[in-house]
Amino acid sequence: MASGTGVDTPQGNVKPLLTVDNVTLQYKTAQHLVTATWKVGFDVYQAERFVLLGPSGCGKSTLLKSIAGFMKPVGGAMRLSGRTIDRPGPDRMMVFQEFDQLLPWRTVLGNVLFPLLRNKNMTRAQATDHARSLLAKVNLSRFENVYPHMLSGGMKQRVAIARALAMEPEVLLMDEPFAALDALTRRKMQEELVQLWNDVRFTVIFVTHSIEEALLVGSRILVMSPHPGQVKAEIDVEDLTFADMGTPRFEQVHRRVHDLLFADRVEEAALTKEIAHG
Ligand SMILES: Nc1ncnc2c1ncn2[C@@H]1O[C@H](COP(=O)(O)OP(=O)(O)OP(=O)(O)O)[C@@H](O)[C@H]1O
Repeated sequence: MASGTGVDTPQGNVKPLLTVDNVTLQYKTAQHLVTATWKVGFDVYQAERFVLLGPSGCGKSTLLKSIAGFMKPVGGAMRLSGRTIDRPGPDRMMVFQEFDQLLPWRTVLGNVLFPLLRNKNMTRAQATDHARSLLAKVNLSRFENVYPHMLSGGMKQRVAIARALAMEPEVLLMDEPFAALDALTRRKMQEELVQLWNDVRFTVIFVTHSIEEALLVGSRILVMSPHPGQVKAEIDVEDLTFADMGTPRFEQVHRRVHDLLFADRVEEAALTKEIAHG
């Protein structure tokens, strides 16, 4: 849970990069007031792969939107490197689930170059070198002159990841980036993301409602309750890798997370049964 005060390590007290402190998020429409998250708190540290895991509608995307600066909390606050988040900025880059997040009239290279030329103080030559180095990291060098409509879904997501990382954000925000891919491509993309992380060591907040994906991609998981989203638990899964899939230990952690996620339903069902039987 968020403390913002840091953790003690052999290297000294390490401060969190991002602090989400008691954050309540609401949507106000003409007819309704929807509470998406309720007093959510957590800390994210440099180079973590932090996963927000929870059932549909528990407010994962809303939290990410708010970290990105698109939505202000009605209670609590968020701080990135000590600064209160109150607007979007290039220090937080987002990758979405949709394949149409690229500019269709620009090539792969053009898509990665575009935000660099607009936001970074780089010459075109410097920006091109930098963009190419990122495209190489996501294995797309051969496709730099291709337009998005000629790419597969997985390739489009790799361009979106390269474009976001090229901006060297303090934190990369990924909202179910692989959910629309077929199962094989999804697994490949999960592996590639972790490989890329091994190479670049960026900080990422990754939203998913797949337990398996959370265990494979994350180093730490925040398990959220159903609507309105609250924190249920934080689970350290740093030592689980793809090689552990199918092992008793992997299954054990999977079961633990599953039970945490579905505990409410079990309690609800027990209560309904109790009421039905008087
Ligand atoms: N623009 C909006 N206006 C009103 N209510 C909204 C809006 N967007 C989301 N909500 C509501 O806020 C709650 C949280 O939604 P959110 O999309 O953040 O959940 P989620 O956990 O990301 O779900 P999913 O896994 O299905 O994407 C839901 O009850 C949803 O109906």
